[in-house]
Amino acid sequence: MAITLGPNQYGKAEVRLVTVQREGTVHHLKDLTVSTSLRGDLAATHLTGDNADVVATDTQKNTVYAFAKEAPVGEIEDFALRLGRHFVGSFEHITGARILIDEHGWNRISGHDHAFSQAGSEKRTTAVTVQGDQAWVVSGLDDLVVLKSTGSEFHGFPRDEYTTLAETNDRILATAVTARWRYQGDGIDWATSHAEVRRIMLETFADKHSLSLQQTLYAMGEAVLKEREEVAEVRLSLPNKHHFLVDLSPFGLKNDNEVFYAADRPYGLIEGVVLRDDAEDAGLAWHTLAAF
Ligand SMILES: O=c1[nH]c(=O)c2[nH]c(=O)[nH]c2[nH]1
Repeated sequence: MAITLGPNQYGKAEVRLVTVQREGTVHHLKDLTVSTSLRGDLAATHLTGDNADVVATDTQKNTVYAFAKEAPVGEIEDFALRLGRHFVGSFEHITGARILIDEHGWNRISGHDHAFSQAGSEKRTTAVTVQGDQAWVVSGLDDLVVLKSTGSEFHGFPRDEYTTLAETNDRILATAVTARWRYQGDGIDWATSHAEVRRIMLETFADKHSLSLQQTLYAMGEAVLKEREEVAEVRLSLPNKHHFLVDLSPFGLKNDNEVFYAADRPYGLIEGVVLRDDAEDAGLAWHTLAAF
């Protein structure tokens, strides 16, 4: 029997970075959580504890902070590319880097130059993979909570001895969108693209009459791919945030689709990928270490 070292990566997870950029008296805030992972020829430290090629995770964290000072952070995709290329370009044994950044939104308090309120639970995300001189960018958003109070049906599903769900042609449809989209091509305006993908998903959720959350998922991904040629592929994870009609009959009242119980669990979880057939190859874009 032979035992060998399999795929591995290491880095600093969840570096919390807040920057204040001053433009006269007007301040601009960035609130990021940055995770770095480095890959390469790292057998020595695993097998013998020889750390000659191990860029300390503490150094990785410091690099994040120093880079934030040396140049404006800018869009998270650009910041991640800068970091990834730095690590791969600076250390011979480091051949790959994966940089994950979540951006937490703050809204300016109206009329104030340097006061903000947190935007809520939604986050903008990116995952940049650098391998040699190649790079892949997968951006997205987490926890974009949406609800429509009509325009959603669910019926026609099989019924067996365990089926109790009533068919409905008018229900609440609510979800918290987790989306990841893979970019292709060059010269992408990250901020505009993110805003447009988000807008298209929201409009499609609102406009598309839904016969299932699965149909809505596909429609959202399809609309993004039709309008944004820089997007090669969209992955969506949509929890079905069930709103159950409350039985008001014990009180002699009829519930005309007005009074709901919002259950937090269990929830249906609808997930899927929408692709274009002429997309650039995904390369290492989605690559993760399965065991991590
Ligand atoms: O849109 C839905 N898809 C399902 O697969 C499903 N299953 C369920 O119980 N309710 C729903 N709603």
